[in-house]
Amino acid sequence: MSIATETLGFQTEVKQLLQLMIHSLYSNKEIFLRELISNASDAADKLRFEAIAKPELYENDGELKIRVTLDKDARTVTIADNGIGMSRAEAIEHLGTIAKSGTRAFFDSLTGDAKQDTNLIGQFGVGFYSAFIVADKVVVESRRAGLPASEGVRWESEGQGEFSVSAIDKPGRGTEIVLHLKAGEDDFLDEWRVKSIVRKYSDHISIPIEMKKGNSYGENGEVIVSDEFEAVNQASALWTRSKNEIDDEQYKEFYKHVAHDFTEPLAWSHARVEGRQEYTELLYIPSRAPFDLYDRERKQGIKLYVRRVFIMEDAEKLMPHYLRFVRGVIDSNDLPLNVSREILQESRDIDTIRAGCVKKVLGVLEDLSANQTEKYATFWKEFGQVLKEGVGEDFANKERIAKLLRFATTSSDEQTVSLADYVARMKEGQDKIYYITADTPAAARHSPHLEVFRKKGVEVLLLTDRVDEWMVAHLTEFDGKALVSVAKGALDLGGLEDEADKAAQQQAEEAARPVIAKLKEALGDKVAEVRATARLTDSPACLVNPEHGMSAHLERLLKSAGQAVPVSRPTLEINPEHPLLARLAAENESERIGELAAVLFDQALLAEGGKLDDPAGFVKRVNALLLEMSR
Ligand SMILES: Nc1ncnc2c1ncn2[C@@H]1O[C@H](COP(=O)(O)OP(=O)(O)OP(=O)(O)O)[C@@H](O)[C@H]1O
Repeated sequence: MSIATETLGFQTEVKQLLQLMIHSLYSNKEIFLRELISNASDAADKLRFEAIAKPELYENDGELKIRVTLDKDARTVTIADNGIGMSRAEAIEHLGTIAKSGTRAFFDSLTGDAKQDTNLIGQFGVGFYSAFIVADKVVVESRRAGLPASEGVRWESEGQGEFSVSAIDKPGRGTEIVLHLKAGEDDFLDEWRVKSIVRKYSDHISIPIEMKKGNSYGENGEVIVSDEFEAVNQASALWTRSKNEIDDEQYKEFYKHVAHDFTEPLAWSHARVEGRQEYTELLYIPSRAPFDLYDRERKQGIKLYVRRVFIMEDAEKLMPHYLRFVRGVIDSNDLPLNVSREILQESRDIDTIRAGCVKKVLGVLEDLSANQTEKYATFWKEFGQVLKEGVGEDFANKERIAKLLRFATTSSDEQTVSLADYVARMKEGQDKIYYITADTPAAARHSPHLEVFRKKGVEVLLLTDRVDEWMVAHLTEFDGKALVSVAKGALDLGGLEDEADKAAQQQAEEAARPVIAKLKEALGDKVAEVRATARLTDSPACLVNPEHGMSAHLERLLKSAGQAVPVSRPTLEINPEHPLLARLAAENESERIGELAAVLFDQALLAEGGKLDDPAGFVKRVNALLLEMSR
């Protein structure tokens, strides 16, 4: 029983994509060939994979290939493959919708700026729909491997709002895509031109891409029209070739194919590894983060092959989460062909391969950071926050990752300072690496906690990325030096503290005793303690959390993520030298002391980015003080 022709509407996102693509990719029309050839090659990969368990799918036609034919009279370009093919239902689903996760986010990220959107589209992968850049009608005929010839499908569309599908007989398995060229696109009927495009973009495709042989001349000068086909590409998987046979352009082209990213990669690693496991890896560091870098659902990234047969695309088993931006291919010589996700999960062999590949990637990053500072800065801007996750995630490589980190500090606005740089610049007597965490660079930079460090000329790391709290929880030391928060615990200047500091501290404590008593009484259980500090030079007071407790910043992060946070009481540290404290010391009326104490506490909380319990009360008190001043 065959179903008659049905006409269906494209998913809204497809319509949007078609519109965008037709208008913004006009300068790079030829990429449609790359996209369609890439799909055909994927279809061959899928067939090879399914045929491991079901060899009958080859239907006695095991020579996988792609054919590109040009018909000048009909003005068509046809791309045909004998890969896995599509059933009717698959054609409807795959050629009418965009199934990718993050599609919405992608559309939201478009700017309307043609140049930038072209890049974004490249990143998203326009794939099949790119046919409509040059064609005003596309006809797809396909049959899925294993289905009878009578269950072929014809899909047809003019790229507007809808497409139609009907049943056809299709003896040969696979997919044939016929592009009816738009007026003015006759360039793509030129044999020589198309061959050169195929070579330019698709040379690395591992199966032959065949085109008609050029005409030749007979003995009497007559034109001999050839019916034979010949491969126009090298037809060997790029990663299997030896390094010195591959130039940079070819590496970059292959990157577009595996990563679906039009931009140039920053760097790559290509190696044949021998040892407990034999495998080839070709791994790339992109130059730009994909829009779904933080999408936990994203599974793509690394393609696993076993002896040149594509097995699966998976990110998690082949690369740790903190290297999820890496793209490329791993081709194992030893894994069984029938390896499944479940087997991978348990496989020690895959662990070995993964560990080896992580080392390669870290090696590439180390090389960039040492020799190509500008590229490394790009890398850091795009992926630094993700790499920081590695400090807690990859114990074995923690040291190497720590060396790759870059920070903003009190002497550098940009995240360019390595921990090694920091250590090299440490003051005499300094034995710790100091940092502060805050919501924003400005909040960090102006925190009262930094005052004494500024006075002593000691550099402090400014940590303002969301992942930083998590990172410092795992990175407790570097090069034998403890990482210490300047906002937690009592001020610990270690070897930086001199006799004068100690004496000053003691004196301050003595002098501050009466005022501390007043504050304690006024603030009650809002604070765990009140104490004098040498931490402050300009500010009257600041809040500190217990040394082993959460930082106030982390508390806020957790609260904003909706998590229950144990109530912790901060310690109020005061600067007895400050006029406000002197004022408080001189005050004897308990109501006034209460008001002043409340203002002191609230402004300390505000200064470190905290939220007031009673903002209106604070404003009222400050206004009262201002009025008093102006009297
Ligand atoms: N030649 C083909 N043979 C079999 N299936 C195909 C072929 N071309 C496309 N498809 C199917 O249509 C789907 C959509 O193709 P499309 O190129 O739009 O996206 P994609 O290939 O999934 O993503 P990308 O373009 O980013 O690689 C493919 O995933 C595949 O299932």
